[in-house]
Amino acid sequence: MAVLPTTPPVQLDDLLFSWQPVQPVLDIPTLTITPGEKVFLKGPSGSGKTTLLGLIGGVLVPERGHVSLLGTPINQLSPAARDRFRANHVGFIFQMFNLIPYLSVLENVLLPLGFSPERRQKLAAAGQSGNEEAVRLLAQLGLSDPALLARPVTALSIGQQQRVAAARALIGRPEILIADEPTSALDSDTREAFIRLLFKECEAAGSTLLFVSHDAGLEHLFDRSLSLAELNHAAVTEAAAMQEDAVCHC
Ligand SMILES: Nc1ncnc2c1ncn2[C@@H]1O[C@H](COP(=O)(O)OP(=O)(O)OP(=O)(O)O)[C@@H](O)[C@H]1O
Repeated sequence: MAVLPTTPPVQLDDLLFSWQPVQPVLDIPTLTITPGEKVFLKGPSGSGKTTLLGLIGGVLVPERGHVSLLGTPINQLSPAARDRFRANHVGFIFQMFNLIPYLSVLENVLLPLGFSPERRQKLAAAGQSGNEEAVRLLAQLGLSDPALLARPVTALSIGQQQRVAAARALIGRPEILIADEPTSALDSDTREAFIRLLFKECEAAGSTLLFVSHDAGLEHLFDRSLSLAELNHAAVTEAAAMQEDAVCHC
């Protein structure tokens, strides 16, 4: 089991973000995620879950407020420094996996190491090569057939591709793992088994997990469940405005 640091992996303060002028999608006074936590984030379609993950991952920049990852205020970094920070410290599992179709399974899993000196150093410090760790992770996630490794990733089933995407996010033990509905294409038994494997690897690496899903049946597996509607004052304001309208028109 990894030794956990004390600095929050994710700290949001006074966060405001709009896609359109003066129509905030997110207005979040504060959110702290503690080291090693496994957090389930829920909210209706269109409520801003993916937008929030983009802000936490440093892909988007808020118009106001602070996004601090591992004590680093990432929205104050230059775009290039933000990209480097993300590559070193954040693993993403996307809903559509975003695997590179012309690369093999092994090449896809190894990809983040090419962008991240820190992930390479962590493996080197543990005496592991990238290849060894990729093979270990894939086996842990249920892809142990060596014949699969050289296969183009597009020759795999959806469930197998999802495991490749998880191994790619986990390689080099990033401190933060962000998963955006990675199980939506799977049946419920496979979903739960996949999440348990993901937890096991996160615990071994000391990674903090932020997992977005519509599937309320998965919520009980996590340390904490966050409702975006409760966190987000923009949504509350919208609901309140609708209520006010209803009162006015009676
Ligand atoms: N690139 C974009 N440009 C403009 N508006 C956007 C963009 N991406 C999202 N939005 C808008 O922001 C709001 C939140 O979208 P977002 O994708 O974050 O929601 P979500 O909760 O992740 O939805 P879902 O569960 O359906 O994936 C929606 O109203 C959406 O139309």
